[in-house]
Amino acid sequence: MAGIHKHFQPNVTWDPEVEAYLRGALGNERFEATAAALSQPPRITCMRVNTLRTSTQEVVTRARQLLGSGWDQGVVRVHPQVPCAVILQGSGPHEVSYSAAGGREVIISRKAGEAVLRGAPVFAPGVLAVSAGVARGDLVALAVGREKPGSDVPEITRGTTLYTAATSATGTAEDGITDLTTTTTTSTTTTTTATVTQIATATTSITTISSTTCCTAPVTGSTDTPDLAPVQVTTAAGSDSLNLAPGTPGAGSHEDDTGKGGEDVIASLREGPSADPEALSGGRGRGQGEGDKEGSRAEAEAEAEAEVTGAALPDSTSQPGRTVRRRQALGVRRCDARISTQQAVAPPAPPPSPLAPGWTQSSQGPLPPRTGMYVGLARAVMSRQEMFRAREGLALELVEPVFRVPPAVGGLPPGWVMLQNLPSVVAALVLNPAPGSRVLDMCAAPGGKSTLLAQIMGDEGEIVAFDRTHAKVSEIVSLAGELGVTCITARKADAGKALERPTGHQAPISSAAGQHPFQSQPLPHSSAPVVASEYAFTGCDTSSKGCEEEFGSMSCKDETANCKALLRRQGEEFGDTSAVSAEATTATRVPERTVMSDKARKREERRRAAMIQRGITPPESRDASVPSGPTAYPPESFDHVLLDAPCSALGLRPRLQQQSGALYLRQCAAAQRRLVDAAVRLLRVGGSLVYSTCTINPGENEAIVRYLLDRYGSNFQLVPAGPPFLGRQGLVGHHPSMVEAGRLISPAEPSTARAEDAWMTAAVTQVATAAGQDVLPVPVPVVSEPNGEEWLSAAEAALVQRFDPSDGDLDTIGFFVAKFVKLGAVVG
Ligand SMILES: C[S@@+](CC[C@H](N)C(=O)[O-])C[C@H]1O[C@@H](n2cnc3c(N)ncnc32)[C@H](O)[C@@H]1O
Repeated sequence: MAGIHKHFQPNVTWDPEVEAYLRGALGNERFEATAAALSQPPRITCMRVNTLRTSTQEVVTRARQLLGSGWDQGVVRVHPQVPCAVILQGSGPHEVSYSAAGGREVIISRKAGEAVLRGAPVFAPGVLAVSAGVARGDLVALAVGREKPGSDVPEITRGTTLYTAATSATGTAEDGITDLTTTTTTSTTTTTTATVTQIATATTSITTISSTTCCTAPVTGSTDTPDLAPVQVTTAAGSDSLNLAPGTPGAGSHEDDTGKGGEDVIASLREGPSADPEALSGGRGRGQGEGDKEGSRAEAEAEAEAEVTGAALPDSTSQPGRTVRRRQALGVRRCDARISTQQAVAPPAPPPSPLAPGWTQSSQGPLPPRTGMYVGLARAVMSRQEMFRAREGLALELVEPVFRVPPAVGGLPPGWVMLQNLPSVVAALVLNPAPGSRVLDMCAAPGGKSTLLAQIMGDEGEIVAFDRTHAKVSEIVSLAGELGVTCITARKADAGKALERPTGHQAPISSAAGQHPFQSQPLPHSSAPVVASEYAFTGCDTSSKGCEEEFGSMSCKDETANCKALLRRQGEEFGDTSAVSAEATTATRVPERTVMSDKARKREERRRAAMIQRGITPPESRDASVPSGPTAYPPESFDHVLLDAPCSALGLRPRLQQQSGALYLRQCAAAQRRLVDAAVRLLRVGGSLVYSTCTINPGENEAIVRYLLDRYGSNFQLVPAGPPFLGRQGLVGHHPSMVEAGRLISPAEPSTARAEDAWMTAAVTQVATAAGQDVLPVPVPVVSEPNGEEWLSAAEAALVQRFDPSDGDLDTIGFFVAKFVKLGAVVG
């Protein structure tokens, strides 16, 4: 008789091509250790102390006071090499007995599950399925539902009822295992009658479902039946409509339609409903007009935010009579949009009789076992009905989590700390701008590193912080306000187009020493604070918002027209328009512009009016919090550049499902090369550039360093990416198969160090330990195959930092940091 396993042991599968690639890159042993580490959260939580507001010691003292009984004071400590980082030491995985749940179970989304593993409670939008009859105060076993392969759409529809005969389930005394899965319900699953009409026109498609009956949960004595009212759904164009009965698969989905998936949920920890912007960053384009994209992304971001953080949904697909975007309502996205639409209208499969061992009967049909996916014993704060009806709020709190995190963050005064992964703190420290510097943070939202750079600069100088969407730029502004930082200028801009050129200038991107058409001028250092007080932080519960290094992950299993279109849009989101047109390689002047187009503003007004009509208080206007100003600068405008690049996020943990495909990884690298091309020009001669990612993929790390050195090496030097030095060295040689751009480049001399490496290694070691000596005379190495995946020489590898998630002593997310100094102007 199968039941709930008290061991947390998720079986995370990878895209086969990505797995083969990573096994080739890391070796089998290291890949397996890394993959295992990625499926679990780091045991440490890092609080970066805002030294503009308080001191590290003050934070340690207050955090220890907040610990409460049962916690050793030693679980709060200052990091020995990073004085502004206070570490909270957690533990796990612990074995949990689920007997007390009495057979009751709640299944939550993958993202909500990952948040739980990092210490967060569960908010209503993250709940997918609940045992019939669950009432407030009940103990339940908490399991995580998987997503459909290659998509973010959960396999279990939100609103599903589990028929687990809660009242009769019993725990097995000997091992604490409670059988939740084999008791076959005697209730009758009602049928769903759906009439589907799909009308496709050139610009719209209409799907109508007239649902006469919905899945009900006729458990004897239970009053909790799902909502039956239909949901009116319209497309973004306003002409598609879909009547969905809640309970119809897809009708209640609150899954993130932006396809983020790259969220590091650290900032949702213990913060209650506070939003973690970084958990929400990395939204992708969805193939609509620019105006439409803005609105729909914002809504989708709100949905994803609600799922992980409990923030109020500005839109709902589960509220009767609501009109929402068709894609949102269906949870439709990307390659599987068409498939999802069809699946969404299909009636649940009839229950087999009898159920296979370990399976659970549900209103969606039989569900497979969730072995290894249980994340703790929780107490219901809402009843089953409330969990599905609520569009915000705490649904479940953890009583016995599989991973324990010291409860010290939430009670700290606002603006004292922000949760930030340790390697991210390191990346900003490595750039180390002096007070008064002019810094460009090319991809800045939600502002974790920008605000730390400001802190390092004593809030003196100017940090121009770019990101791609209004919503994200608002996050930077709000975080800066919360932390009391005034030297950040946040703007909506495509960093890949941030290089200003004279009108009509069509220079190809090339690298050569010598003069460039723009005379390098002494840098004007702005001292005017740009983030004005009206953006100041107004609440206290967002004090820990902002985990970083977020970007969505997606995968396309094939290269159908749909997928290509998706990748193209994704490229746009990356700022990589190379897939769209040749303009990508011809930088053009980006005109100064207002932050919101008339069309976008009107749409925003309509959206807000509709929200007010529905009794929802709209959030503060996005327009109000995004300052306007230049989005492009002449070459050599900045003393320092941080390129914390959008990436595949393959270093984030925990990940209970790995969805990225190989094509996506290559797309990431292409986007990063484009951003590098802009970065090298915007930096002044003598200035420094830090390149960082939160992925373990060498194609986005060492290969990008190789690209920069090969292309711009006569004007750029790789220098030690420290202090502090916490990570491992980079990868040497090249990938055995050299897979790039869809072709297999024949292998592969062995990954050995180059001839000059011996003396260089010695020199590097010497320099790396000498604090303050930043520039090293690294000879520019051999030119690599431009499309191949060549990595680093041993000497170069010693200069970068690769944070390996399987490095148990460090126990961080996967991350990469490299630093360069510009020696000469880049022409073109
Ligand atoms: C890794 S996250 C940045 C995290 C941030 N540096 C921090 O520490 O808080 C990458 C960011 O790049 C942004 N992005 C992607 N493409 C961009 C582009 N072409 N221009 C500017 N920002 C971009 C994404 O929106 C995302 O917020």
